[in-house]
Amino acid sequence: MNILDKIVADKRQEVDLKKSLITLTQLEASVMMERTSVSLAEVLRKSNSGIIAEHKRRSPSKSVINQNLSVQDVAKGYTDAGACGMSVLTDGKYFGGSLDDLVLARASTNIPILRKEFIIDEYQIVEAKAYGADVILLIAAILSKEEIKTLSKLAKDLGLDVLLEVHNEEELEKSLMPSLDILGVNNRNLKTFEVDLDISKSLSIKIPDDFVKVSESGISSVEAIRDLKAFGYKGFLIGENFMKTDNPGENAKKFIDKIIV
Ligand SMILES: O=C(O)c1ccccc1NCC(=O)[C@H](O)[C@H](O)COP(=O)(O)O
Repeated sequence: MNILDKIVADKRQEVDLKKSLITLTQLEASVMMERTSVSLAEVLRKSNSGIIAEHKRRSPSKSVINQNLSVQDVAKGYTDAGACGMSVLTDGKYFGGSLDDLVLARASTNIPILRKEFIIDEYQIVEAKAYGADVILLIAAILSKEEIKTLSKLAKDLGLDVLLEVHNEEELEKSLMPSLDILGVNNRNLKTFEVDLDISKSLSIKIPDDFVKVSESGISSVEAIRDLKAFGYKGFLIGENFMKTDNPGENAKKFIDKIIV
């Protein structure tokens, strides 16, 4: 079993347990269900920097990145830096995140928030909305075409943007459908952890222009952003490069200032 299979197997158990503790009706009673979501796709279309800055304490590939920060400070720092959006990992076992992180980030910023999660069930999408997210992530490697259709349709019905993540041509071909807003190419192979920015470059031509293109993972230089922009990318998801520092917000600001000069 590779790491992605393990994460998904654990996630199925976790979702079953959650469903038995908090019902859909209870989730739907959240005040956040009435909140009008902010479209990350729209913000990215108008942005020069395109930075989506991630809150990431640890990861399967890097182990501990930074466990000493408050998510509120990180959210405020990213907002002041001019990030287009914030990605919040909510998986506990592998990334040290939680739904509390999502709530606290929501309370600290008005920029669009992506719930970074391994979504396999409609319940998690209602949960994302109920806890204040604007965007959900769907990972093509762990979903069938039918599942992508059903999950993305529900997200759209709840007013959420959908970021569909692919890593190769096969995943891209099965996934293209109108209920997606953002096409993310993950430069990291989630089964082997190998990172290669050329994946974004080679897949870019196959992504129709109707979708906002985002390059994810392994981005650590402004030069890489300039390179990826030439391939039509409007968004860049960065986690570790900011989170490994004592002040992710300040580092994101320096990075963004260099892009927009
Ligand atoms: O980051 C990992 O090790 C990882 C392992 C298995 C599944 C997902 C994983 N990461 C999720 C992400 O996509 C990244 O957190 C995100 O793109 C930011 O990447 P980076 O800038 O390299 O931290």
